[in-house]
This record gives sequence, structure tokens and C-alpha cells, in this order.
Amino acid sequence: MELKTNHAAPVLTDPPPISKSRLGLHSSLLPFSQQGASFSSGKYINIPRKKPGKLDDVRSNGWLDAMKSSSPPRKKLNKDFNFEVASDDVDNAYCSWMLKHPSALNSFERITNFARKKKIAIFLDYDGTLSPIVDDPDRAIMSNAMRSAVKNVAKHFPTAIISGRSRDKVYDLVGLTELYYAGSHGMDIMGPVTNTDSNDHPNCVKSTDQKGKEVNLFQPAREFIPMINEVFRTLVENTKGIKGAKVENHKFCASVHYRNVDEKNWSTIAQSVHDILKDYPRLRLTHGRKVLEVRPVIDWNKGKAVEFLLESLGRLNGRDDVLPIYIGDDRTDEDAFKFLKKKKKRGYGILVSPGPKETSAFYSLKDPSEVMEFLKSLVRWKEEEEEAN
Ligand SMILES: O=P(O)(O)OC[C@H]1O[C@H](O[C@H]2O[C@H](CO)[C@@H](O)[C@H](O)[C@H]2O)[C@H](O)[C@@H](O)[C@@H]1O
Repeated sequence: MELKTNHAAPVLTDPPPISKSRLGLHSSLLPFSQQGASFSSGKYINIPRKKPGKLDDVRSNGWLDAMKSSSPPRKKLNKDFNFEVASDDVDNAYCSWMLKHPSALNSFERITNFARKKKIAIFLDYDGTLSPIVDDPDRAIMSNAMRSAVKNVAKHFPTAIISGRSRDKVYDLVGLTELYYAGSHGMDIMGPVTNTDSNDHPNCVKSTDQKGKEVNLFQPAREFIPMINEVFRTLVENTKGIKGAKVENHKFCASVHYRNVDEKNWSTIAQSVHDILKDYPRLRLTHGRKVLEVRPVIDWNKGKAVEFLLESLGRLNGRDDVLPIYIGDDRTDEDAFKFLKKKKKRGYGILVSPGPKETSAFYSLKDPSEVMEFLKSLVRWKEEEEEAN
């Protein structure tokens, strides 16, 4: 995968995903493991537009499975995977997973020993990390207790929120001016004006924040705004007959929610998205938690956003005396976990999950309440450190 340098936005030069698909389905509708895979000839899939009669064909291609596994069912989410009370199977799977991804709370001393004399930078995802997953995305409200924990963390450490939502929306939900915000999976970053190279990036423009302070806006997918608006309108139109479907416009990406859609209509939702992607080869699809997300084919993600923010927060990137910590629950957070894992001990990824899940994160936390506990512990530790010195 190569970066074209003559573009303002870092556009991937891989062939557009649609040309890879010989299945009648956009390749980005396939689960990650199958993307880019080659298929034997004659294996065209015929997906009826209205009635998904050939469900077995659809299943055999895996995209419906990807949608089903995109978020654990609610019942499981609420269940406490307690060592004593869990069934043997769950217990064994969970224990071995926890050995690989220990609890960040139980490992707190280890983390702070490593962090001593280092500058910590905190990166937080929003949905499923700071607020619990709920049916209606507009009601994903962060508790006041969590808000105050985040506010306190930001008093001691540079702190940024990196969300799939639009930057404005996530700012409205969090409402703290002392943080940095990156919306649309990192494609819309508002950072400080500093004396670093990131300010000179071609996609950086000067702007002002909510308080009128001069800031840097980094928007590598700026040219896609009209396209996303167009796609958003088409998605709304094409899914309006599907009960429970909800489409959000996040400025640089569009989200199609199917959490509240009857499972028998999921194939219709996917087909709708697929049909649109056929007309927009410069857009691709990623899977979130019961959400299909349409975004530009550019080499940018939450991992790149962490790297960019570390640089723009004062050349903190790649330094031995800096410890970035990223907490998130979603597949899109894996890019950030991978970035922190790339060079040994560059930073810690912490996955928020109530059960075992494939991840590049080093540590884990069960749910947003544990995230809050972790953030509070960090503040307590830092204050004790400051008092002792
Ligand atoms: O990167 P994030 O901050 O985690 O945002 C990811 C997506 O979050 C929202 O959807 C998710 O949370 C909703 C509220 O709990 C839930 O109803 C939905 O099923 C989840 O996918 C948001 O609405 C999406 O647009 C974000 O991309």
C-alpha cells in the first residue's frame, strides 16, 4: 500500500475495493480476514434486492457474520464474567484471554512503575468507553461522574478524545474545553497551535475553538465532504423503509446503524450500502458495533490520529520519556492499539470488553465503570507523586 504524494489528502493507491470484488458484493462488506482474498471463478453471488432469499450464499461469504459479531448481544454485555461464577467454558476462555490482556486495574502498580518519570498522554474513545452502549446513539450520554474523572485526568495529562462521531457531536457530548478532540475516526482533529512540523502539514488550517482560542484544524479528507453529504442523503433515502435503521452524517464519514433493525432485514441494509459503494469507488466500508461506516479510501485512522496528536502536542511522538495510553472498545480502536504496539513499549492500548476478543491492546478493562476507576486511580497516583516530590 503506497501513499500518493501529489495529493493533499493521503490517498491510498491500492486498486479501489470495488474492482477486487467478483462476488457482486463490495469487498469491504467482507470481514477483515476475507478482504483482498481471491475467490475461485464462477462463484458469483446473486443477492436479491428486496427478499434476501439466498441467505446461505450471503452467509458463506461472511459479511452477515461480520455484522452479527460486530457487537456482543446485550445480555452478554451485562453479564459479569466473574471467575467464581462463570461456566467452565467461559471461565477457561476468559482466564486465558486475561493472561494475555491483563486488567489495567489489577496491573495498575506495574503501569505506574513503568510510567514513573515519563510524561503520560491519554487518548480516549467515546462510545462504549466513556459512555455505555445504548440503543439510540443520540442517548449515549456520559455520566457526570465520568465527566469529572476525565476533567481531572486532563488537569494532569494531555488528554484527547478520538471518536467515530463528528468532532462537534462528540464535543457536545463530552463538553470539556480542556481536552483535544478528533472526530470522524481521526479525520477531523482540533489541536493546539505549536511550534511543530504538524502545523505545516498541507491539510492543516488555522481556526478558533469554542473559547475563541487559535487552534489547528487537521482534516485530511476535506475534499470528501460533498461526497459524504451526497452519500448520506442517498443512504437516508434508501433505508427509510427499514424499521429501526438510522443514518448519521459525521462530516467525513457516514454511519448506518442496524442495532434496532430486525435481523432478517440486515441483508437489505448491507445491500443498500453495497449498492452505494459501487458508485463511489473512493469510499470504503468499515464495521463498528452494529454499525456500517462509509468512509474515504485514505490512509488515515485512529492510529494515525494518535501519532499526529502526539506530535502536535509538543513533539511527544516516539520519545522514551513519553507514555501514551489509549482506551477504546471498538474495531476502529485497533488501529491505535497497533500503533502503540508497533515499537516495543511505545505505549499501552487498553481494550474495553466484558469478554475475550481478538485485540492488539496490551491491557483490558471490563466496561466504562472500570475505565472511570482507572482514570481516577491515575489522578490519585499523580497527585501522590506530586506531593511526594
Ligand atoms: O469511536 P466511538 O466514539 O466509539 O464511536 C463509534 C460509533 O459510536 C456510536 O455508535 C455506537 O454507540 C451507539 C450508542 O451507544 C450504539 O447505539 C451503536 O450501536 C454503536 O455502534 C455512533 O453513533 C457511531 O456513529 C460511531 O461511529
